[in-house]
Amino acid sequence: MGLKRNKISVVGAGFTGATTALMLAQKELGDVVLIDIPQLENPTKGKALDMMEASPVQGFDSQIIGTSNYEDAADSDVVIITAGIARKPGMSRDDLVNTNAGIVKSVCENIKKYAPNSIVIILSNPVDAMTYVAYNALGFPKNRVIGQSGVLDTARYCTFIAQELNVSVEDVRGFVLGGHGDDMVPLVRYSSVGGIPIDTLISSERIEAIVQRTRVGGGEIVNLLGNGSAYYAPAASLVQMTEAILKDKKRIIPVIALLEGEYGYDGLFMGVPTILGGDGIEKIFELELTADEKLALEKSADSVRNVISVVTV
Ligand SMILES: NC(=O)C1=CN([C@@H]2O[C@H](COP(=O)(O)OP(=O)(O)OC[C@H]3O[C@@H](n4cnc5c(N)ncnc54)[C@H](O)[C@@H]3O)[C@@H](O)[C@H]2O)C=CC1
Ligand SMILES: O=C([O-])CC(=O)C(=O)O
Repeated sequence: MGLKRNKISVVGAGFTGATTALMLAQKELGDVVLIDIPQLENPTKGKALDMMEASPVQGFDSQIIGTSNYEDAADSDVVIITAGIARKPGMSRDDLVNTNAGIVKSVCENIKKYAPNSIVIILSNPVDAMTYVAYNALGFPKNRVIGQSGVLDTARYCTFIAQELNVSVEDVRGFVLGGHGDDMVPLVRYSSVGGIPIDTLISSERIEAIVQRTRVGGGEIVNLLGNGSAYYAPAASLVQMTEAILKDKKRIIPVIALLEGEYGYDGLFMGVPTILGGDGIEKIFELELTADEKLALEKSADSVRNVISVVTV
């Protein structure tokens, strides 16, 4: 027996799911199973075949299949959930809650059956609440149920900082704490370029503008697209998380995790800095926060609690 390739299933073959599948294959992180509903089986197969036909040009050997049959996802190492509806201009992520809760729950029942040892990454919105729904439906240990928000929110924040200073994005470090909503908490105190704290380089007014733009970064794209939400940066974020897990990189990445006492919250799912590796969330870092940062986090936690409280599934 030779070595086995990793298997990654992506549920939801829409904008984020399809983009994620292609990016995963381009990085040869494993073979990819792209899953959507039976009514969309042919378009899903078509997307997968189209991607495969890019492989000779781009030189990747990952296999990509499209399906609506969860048996094809059997024994996946990582399952990524992008299934659900996306918001349109004028909507908040929270408006999607009960439609997507039903979808995420049914998807998780299949994952539990066919890929019981997988690590599951949730993207569907409102993602803090959907991670809670997935955790309950899966019954997996908390380290294997991970929501995506912090990589994307941090990526937006770092993009704006790099643009402000006209420096390489590679040298920008920072992260965003809290729920994936308009009151998320970009942590200015922990943000730097090439090790230099940003508040020594950028005025407080400009920093505030960057923080505010980050908070509504998803909405900015929704308004520009007109008929859906962001997918390139979200897909890239999912791929970074998947890579950290499959290569056991132990990267320090903000993700949505179940908090059990950390930051003073118990039973809440919210974005926090973690070590992401082969066991999923291997550690949560608990940082000292100033009174203002604590207040901002409390506001964000309240928003997450409110949306979780209306989940009916
Ligand atoms: N957490 C985050 O940072 C982000 C979250 N999102 C969320 O991700 C979700 C997907 O976004 P897009 O891909 O742009 O939407 P999309 O509409 O392009 O794709 C969603 C796909 O899910 C499929 N689907 C629906 N029910 C399903 C089921 N039961 N099983 C399998 N597939 C099912 C649909 O047929 C569709 O193909 C949305 O809820 C969006 O709000 C998107 C970007 C970032
Ligand atoms: O804004 C949305 O609805 C999609 C999303 O979560 C994001 O792009 O941050």
